[in-house]
Amino acid sequence: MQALLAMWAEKFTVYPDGAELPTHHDHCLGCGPNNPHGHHLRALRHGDGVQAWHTFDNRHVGAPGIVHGGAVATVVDDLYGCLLFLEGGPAVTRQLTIEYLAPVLIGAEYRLQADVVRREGRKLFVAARATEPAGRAVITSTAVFVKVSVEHFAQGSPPGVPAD
Ligand SMILES: CCCCCCCCCC(=O)SCCNC(=O)CCNC(=O)[C@H](O)C(C)(C)COP(=O)(O)OP(=O)(O)OC[C@H]1O[C@@H](n2cnc3c(N)ncnc32)[C@H](O)[C@@H]1OP(=O)(O)O
Repeated sequence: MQALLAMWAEKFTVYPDGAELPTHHDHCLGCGPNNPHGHHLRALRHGDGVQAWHTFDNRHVGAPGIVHGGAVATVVDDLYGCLLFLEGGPAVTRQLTIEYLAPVLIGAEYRLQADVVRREGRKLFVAARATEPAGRAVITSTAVFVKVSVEHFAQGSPPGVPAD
């Protein structure tokens, strides 16, 4: 776990516009390439924010043909987690809201965008949206993240339990 956290700290660095951002770790539900249940999200720096193109598959179905709302929230939450790489240090979700404006469809590609709206002490107020190729928004979101030290994540690895 300590090695993972040390490696993770190095990910909070400067990324040029358009650069692909790192994953949180290999088994992250949002972006980890080795999580068989995961979304395998890939995020890019886009100006001062992040963007991603994402297609949900049948592992994340809710109503037939429609993505489960919790799966949508997972991906949005993780996209905010990628935005943190531009903020220079970790934070965690304290509040997450999603407005489901239209069904998110299995097999359809969406553009996701997330940005920091404002900073206040340890708090980051962020916002995101997912849009169809034609530009219609299917979800909008806001969230409050609270900055924490890297040591915050050591709570997730009690003795004898693998971190990933
Ligand atoms: C790169 C790192 C990302 C890692 C992977 C990303 C994956 C995607 C993101 C996630 O899934 S994160 C995991 C889910 N979230 C958590 O597990 C967080 C669980 N909650 C906590 O651990 C604590 O509640 C937390 C560290 C967030 C805050 O506890 P603290 O005791 O440190 O702070 P406190 O409760 O005093 O609140 C801090 C500030 O936020 C404010 N606050 C709290 N809730 C708020 C709210 N809803 N709206 C606005 N402000 C709020 C609160 O008033 C206060 O303001 P002030 O500093 O000005 O006094």
